[in-house]
This record gives sequence, structure tokens and C-alpha cells, in this order.
Amino acid sequence: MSDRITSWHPSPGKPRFTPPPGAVDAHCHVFGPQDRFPFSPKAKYLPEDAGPEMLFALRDHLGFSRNVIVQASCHGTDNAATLDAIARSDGMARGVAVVDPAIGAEELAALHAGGMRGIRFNFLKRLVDNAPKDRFLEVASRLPAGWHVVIYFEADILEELRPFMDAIPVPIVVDHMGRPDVTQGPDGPDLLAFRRLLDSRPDIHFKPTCPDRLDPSGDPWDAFAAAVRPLVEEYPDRCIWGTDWPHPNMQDAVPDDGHLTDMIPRIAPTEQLQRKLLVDNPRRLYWAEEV
Ligand SMILES: O=C(O)/C=C(\CC(=O)C(=O)O)C(=O)O
Repeated sequence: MSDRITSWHPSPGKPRFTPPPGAVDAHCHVFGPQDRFPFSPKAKYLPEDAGPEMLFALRDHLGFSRNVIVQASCHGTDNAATLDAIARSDGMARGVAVVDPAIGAEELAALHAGGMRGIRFNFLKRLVDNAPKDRFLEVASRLPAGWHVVIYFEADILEELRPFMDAIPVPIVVDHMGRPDVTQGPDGPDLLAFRRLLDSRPDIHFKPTCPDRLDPSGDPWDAFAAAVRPLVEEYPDRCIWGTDWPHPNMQDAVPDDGHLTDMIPRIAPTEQLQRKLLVDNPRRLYWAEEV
């Protein structure tokens, strides 16, 4: 691996949709800067720098107020870049860490003080070398109070992961709805299986995010809108939304973040749904002290 990749739009458009006051972009990342925060030797992609100044400029351009920064796999279990971005946000960002499951209580407490409110378990083989379920469950049982687990998996392993998810003792947030095939439509097998998961316990949340990753028809991602809107309408208290900037690995189909933001009113068509998706739900998970 040698060439560093650029996976974000150089000048995203201004969205037509105006997010409500306090809106949270609850799924985004930072890359580097590499001279201060080197990428992991195990990284499966090597991006150009996409640091906090760029992220916060995008936040303002799109009309969001806050960010939840999810530690990206290219930084492995060294959360320094994400913590640095949170520290530069004037309280306007919180984070999700990726940890070695052997992490101790003191280090977890330090992550909490640095603004982390959850840990991410990534099951995508193209991104991580291994995902030890037993060790994940063990660390999930001793997280700081109020934390949750974010899980990233693809639809084909949902059933295999069900016993693991059943055993997680804290709330769960599923990245990108577990990557369903949205071309199957709202009642296709992938989204039906995902509804069964949501119905299995009340504290599973999801991100109705990444039309660019999930809808092969491309922008304006009509299949995504048709498949995902019913899910948001049926589970309005359990969804949070994010841009996914800087769109890791999307260098061959870089989305315009303004267009992504304009997906929001198509999947959450009322002001009440938009407020839950963008303000109330992420605030409960990441700024619980304000609720
Ligand atoms: O950013 C995402 O949500 C999706 C990713 C990257 C990722 O998760 C990571 O690098 O940690 C992907 O599908 O390549």
C-alpha cells in the first residue's frame, strides 16, 4: 500500500434542506494529520489528511451544529486523532472509540473524559483482520456508565451475529443499518431481517446512512430513499444520521455532502421525524447530561 487516497468532495454543494438547530452529524471520521497521528501499520487504506478544521468547516457549510466522530479503522486502536478532534470542537463533538479489548478501567475513564461515549466493533473483513466476539463481549460488560456499542457488519452475517448481539449488555447502534441491499425495497429480505433485529430488543438504534455505499443506482439514490423511509417512520426514536465524511474507501464514487444532506427530508419527511433523527436521538446517546 503506497498511494494516499482522497475520498471526499472538494467543494460540496449547499443543501436545500436546513437541519434544525442543534442538529448532529452523528457519523463522521477524521484522518490524521499523519505527521501528528500516524496511520496504523494494519490500515487497509491510506488516506490523505482530513482533519478537524476540514470537518468543522463542512459541519458549518451543511448547517449542522455538532459531530459524533467515529474512530476509523485506518487509525487502528490509537484514538489520538479522534480525541484531538473532539478536544478542538469546543464541546461540539463527541466520539466512538475503537479499543484493544484488553483495555483497562483507567484508560476507559480517560476516553470518557476525552468525550468518547461508545466503542465500535467492526466486522468487515476488508477493514479489520479479526473481530473476536468473546473478547468484545467481555469489554462491553465493563464500559463506563451510559456508553453503548456501535456495530458495523454486512447483511449477510446478520443472522450469525444475532446471539452475539443478544448478549451485549449495553445499547447498540448499527452502522448503516447493517448494509442491506436497498434494491430489494423496504420489504426485501435484508430489511425484514433487520426489522426482526430491531424488534428483538428496544435499545438497538441504527444509522439510516450511506446511500452512496448502499444504492448502486447512484445520486440521487432513489432506491435508498424508497427502502429506508419506512424504517425511519416505523422506528423514529431509534435512528441517528451522519454524513460519513470523509467517506473512507469511496474514492471511485465520491458523494457530494450537500446531496447526502438532502436525503434527510426524503427519509424523514416531517419536522418531528427530522428533530428526532438529528437532535433528540443523538443527544440521548452522546450528550445524555443535557437530556
Ligand atoms: O466509515 C464507514 O462507516 C465505512 C467504512 C470505513 C470504516 O468504517 C472504517 O474505516 O472504520 C467502509 O465501509 O469502508
